[in-house]
Amino acid sequence: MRVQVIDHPLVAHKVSVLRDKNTPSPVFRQLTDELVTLLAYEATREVKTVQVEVETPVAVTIGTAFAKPTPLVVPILRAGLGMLEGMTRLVPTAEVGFLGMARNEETLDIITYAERLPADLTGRQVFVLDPMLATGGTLIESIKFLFDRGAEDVTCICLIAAPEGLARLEAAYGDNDKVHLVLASLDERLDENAYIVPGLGDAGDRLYGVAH
Ligand SMILES: O=P(O)(O)OC[C@H]1O[C@H](OP(=O)(O)OP(=O)(O)O)[C@H](O)[C@@H]1O
Ligand SMILES: O=c1cc[nH]c(=O)[nH]1
Ligand SMILES: [Mg+2]
Repeated sequence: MRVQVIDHPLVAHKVSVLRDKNTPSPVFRQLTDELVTLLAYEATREVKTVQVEVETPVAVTIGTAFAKPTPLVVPILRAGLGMLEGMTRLVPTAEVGFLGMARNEETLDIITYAERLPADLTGRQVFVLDPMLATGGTLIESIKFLFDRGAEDVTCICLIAAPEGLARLEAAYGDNDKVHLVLASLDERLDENAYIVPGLGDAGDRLYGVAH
């Protein structure tokens, strides 16, 4: 598994504003969108391409296009939905599949309540979007789901991760070179409720309002 924490002032600035508890939802959504585009630049470095002929007004040259099958982007509902548009703006030919997962805040078990994905992912490069990697339960479940369907490789774009979740992910996929994780920040720890410290609170609630 390859882990990249993007060390860039633009990313650091946007994450800082995102963390601020006084940042309202519309700004939070905008920053989430902008951060994805910055992280996606690195996350898509290994996307498969083919050479194509391009005719410029001056000459014929060789250009680059995404290979087929086209990449699949999978936002993990709810919070991952806030990252979708920023990603598809950069990879407009990507297809989109959905996984709805929620963490039971008492047991921390993961409930998969929605799934809308191609039945066969053989040969597909998959990009998973979820802003928070806390205990790692959600991401481990998602990656397993995608490999079970035949995904060729899985790149996860997360905004903030906890060391505890990263360690669980390493234990599950550490020697799998088909898993790639791109982060904006690796934070200090989890608190007693398994929230990331300092984190930004509940990403889904901050994007869309308190769920229950
Ligand atoms: O690493 P974990 O401990 O599994 O926690 C991370 C998950 O928690 C959040 O989702 P949540 O369950 O709050 O659902 P939501 O997006 O609907 O708010 C977050 O978006 C991740 O999916
Ligand atoms: O800090 C956390 C942990 C899990 N889910 C969130 O949205 N935030
Ligand atoms: Mg939530």
